[in-house]
Amino acid sequence: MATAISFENVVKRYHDIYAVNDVSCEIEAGSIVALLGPNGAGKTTAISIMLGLTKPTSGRVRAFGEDPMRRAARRHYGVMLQQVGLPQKVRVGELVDWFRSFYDAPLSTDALLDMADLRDLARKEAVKLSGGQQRRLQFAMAMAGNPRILFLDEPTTGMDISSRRGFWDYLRKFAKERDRTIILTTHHLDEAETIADRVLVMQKGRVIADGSVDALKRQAGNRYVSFWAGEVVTEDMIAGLPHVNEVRWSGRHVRITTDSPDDVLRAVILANLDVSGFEVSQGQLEDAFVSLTARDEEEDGTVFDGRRPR
Ligand SMILES: Nc1ncnc2c1ncn2[C@@H]1O[C@H](COP(=O)(O)OP(=O)(O)OP(=O)(O)O)[C@@H](O)[C@H]1O
Repeated sequence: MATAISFENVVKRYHDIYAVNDVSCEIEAGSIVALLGPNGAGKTTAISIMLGLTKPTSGRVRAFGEDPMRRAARRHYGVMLQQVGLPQKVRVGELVDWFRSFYDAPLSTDALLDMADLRDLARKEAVKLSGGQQRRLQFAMAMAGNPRILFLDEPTTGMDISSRRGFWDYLRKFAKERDRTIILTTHHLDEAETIADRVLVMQKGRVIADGSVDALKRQAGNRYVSFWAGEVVTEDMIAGLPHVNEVRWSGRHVRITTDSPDDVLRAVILANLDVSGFEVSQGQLEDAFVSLTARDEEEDGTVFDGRRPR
């Protein structure tokens, strides 16, 4: 598999702040990678370095083997950034055409309008679109040059649920059928969970976890046992079970966070508690994210899934 983006010991320092602190990783062509992390983690700086907009203090960055500060690398890029002003009085179709004119081999206007679900709005003034429709227009503009890598910064902000779903369905198909690479940031971890092949979690400029959604959930170590508790079951009875790290009650529904679901189940059965509807799960990516970033805060350690320890 070809490498789309590579970072070798990349550092970006602003005075005494390491926005990116010795990051090394490779992003395979054709993969969908979500870059996650709390505010100030270094995501925007890392993307800006990939785009060739920010020069690293030290280290080496390549996009398909070329320096992203050079135009040769950037011709592979499609970019959808968070805040983009649209010109007044220009219609949607005209704007898409204008973007197409920057490229030697652009996608057709119809294809671009279709993929952004904007065919019916082609004659509308771009500034009069709703927030979600403007995001879709930015997507069509980002796709104009038929890019090999698409950078998406919080792409679904302002989109309604059905637009979001359509957008992600389309992107997944696009990446897989055409072997395109997608690098995205989002604060909607459920979206990252649905779409990403790989998740990079950044904190304080470093990559603290790197792997598939499942691998990250496993690394986070949290497992959940949940069930419905009968009226006679008390909070103390549940809290007193072995291997219980945390208990959440929602009415009579109980969710236990544990590192050993088997031991919890065994103890519940042995204690003959009045419970029903057992479920054991690994939780959501969000749970793993919270636990990995909190753990890093405590230990200052780095967690990998074993594929690329650096
Ligand atoms: N131009 C700059 N000058 C000085 N410090 C900067 C600059 N850009 C970023 N930083 C600092 O670098 C760190 C990383 O910032 P960055 O914007 O990359 O984080 P982020 O993960 O994208 O955060 P958010 O989720 O809030 O957008 C922060 O401490 C930020 O204050």
